[in-house]
Amino acid sequence: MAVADFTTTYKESIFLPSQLSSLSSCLSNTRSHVLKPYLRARNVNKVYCSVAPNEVQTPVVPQPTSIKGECYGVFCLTYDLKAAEETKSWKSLINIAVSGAAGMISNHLLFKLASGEVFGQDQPIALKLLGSERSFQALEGVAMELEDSLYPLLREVSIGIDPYDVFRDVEWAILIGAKPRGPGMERADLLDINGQIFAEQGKALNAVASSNVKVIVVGNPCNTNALICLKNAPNIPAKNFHALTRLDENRAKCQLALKAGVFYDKVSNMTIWGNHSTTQVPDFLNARISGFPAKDVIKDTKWLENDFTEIVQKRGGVLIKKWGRSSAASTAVSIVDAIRSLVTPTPEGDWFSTGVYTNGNPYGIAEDIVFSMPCRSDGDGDYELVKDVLMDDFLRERIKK
Ligand SMILES: NC(=O)C1=CN([C@@H]2O[C@H](COP(=O)(O)OP(=O)(O)OC[C@H]3O[C@@H](n4cnc5c(N)ncnc54)[C@H](OP(=O)(O)O)[C@@H]3O)[C@@H](O)[C@H]2O)C=CC1
Ligand SMILES: O=C([O-])CC(=O)C(=O)O
Repeated sequence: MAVADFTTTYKESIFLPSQLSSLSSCLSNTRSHVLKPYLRARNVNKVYCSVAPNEVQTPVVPQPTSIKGECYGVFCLTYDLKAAEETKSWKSLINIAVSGAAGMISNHLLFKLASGEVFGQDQPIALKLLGSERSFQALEGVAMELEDSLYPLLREVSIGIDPYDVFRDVEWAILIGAKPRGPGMERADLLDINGQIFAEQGKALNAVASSNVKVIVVGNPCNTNALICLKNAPNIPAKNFHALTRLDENRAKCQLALKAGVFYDKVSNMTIWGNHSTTQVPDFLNARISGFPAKDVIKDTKWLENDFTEIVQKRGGVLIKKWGRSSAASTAVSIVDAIRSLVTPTPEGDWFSTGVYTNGNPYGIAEDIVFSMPCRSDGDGDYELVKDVLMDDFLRERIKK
């Protein structure tokens, strides 16, 4: 293990040319504005870079060649993913950006991502956390908790405030950072404050993210924000942008299960049509309970048409009134569900809801908007719209409205 004193200059450090890339990365990171205060705060003035002792032979003045982006604490160590026996069967590392990383939803989500429950137990990940100047300290706190959790699959964590840095090469971008609504507000009231965030982040994704990046927009109003984001990212397929309506799907499943007196795993084929707002249409015509049409199991049509719809539409607002802030843990769970639905094959005959760009849809929904519809996936990150859904006048009218 070679030791680099971060208070010295490159010239005072002794390393081999073969080590230059890892060392220059380590050393440059020890100079970063992120790591230095962090190390100082802990009275650390030595940084350990993972290079084997037998590689250290002749004094060499290293040149800063390849430089790793900003990293955090233990995640600045270099490593060889194939070196340890358990990691040999792992897939290659993927980069995941999360904005609003110091917020409530992220505080649940990041630990789920790191644990492997989202992308799988053979998928190492790098987390790239986007915050702002006001949240930078909090981001450091989040990164410290991630360090202390010792997740084997979490190989890198970096934190930053510039989306052009944070989004570089990301394969997934989960855009949460946005002001939440308070009691008495509608989600649409947030558009003036939040819309601009998604225009900027769309531009940044367009410029630096992987060309096939998948984007999950969570910040409200998420349908409009997703549209703003994709319009600012013309080089990324519009199909890759999602507005999160999975929380609504989960809420709808829970309500149907409750009414039918079954556990919620019996409810399938649940579509949320439209926006993540009080105009959304939870579809009880196509929903199934234990494989049977929901309408055959729940005979109370009045409840289905009125109460059920309203409960799902207003669930977020009711929760804010009770808790004083918007749902966070269940939202994080629904983000996990939404991503898992894209990276694992959809069970035969079932589907999931996600807000996607309308471009040649079979349901007669206006084109060029982001609208939640029923989708299936082969598990490759992509999806297709489900074609064989039932429509009756009631559902058609509700969707139109
Ligand atoms: N689609 C869905 O199903 C759901 C969406 N949401 C939405 O997700 C978003 C995030 O919610 P949540 O994590 O609970 O919120 P938090 O307030 O806990 O965190 C939001 C983060 O967004 C950033 N932010 C950016 N601009 C602003 C601003 N003008 N005011 C305040 N914060 C800002 C802040 O980080 P920084 O300082 O780093 O910028 C903050 O840490 C909200 O818009 C909320 O409405 C919530 C639940 C469900
Ligand atoms: O209601 C809100 O503002 C937060 C949210 O989107 C939800 O809980 O569905």
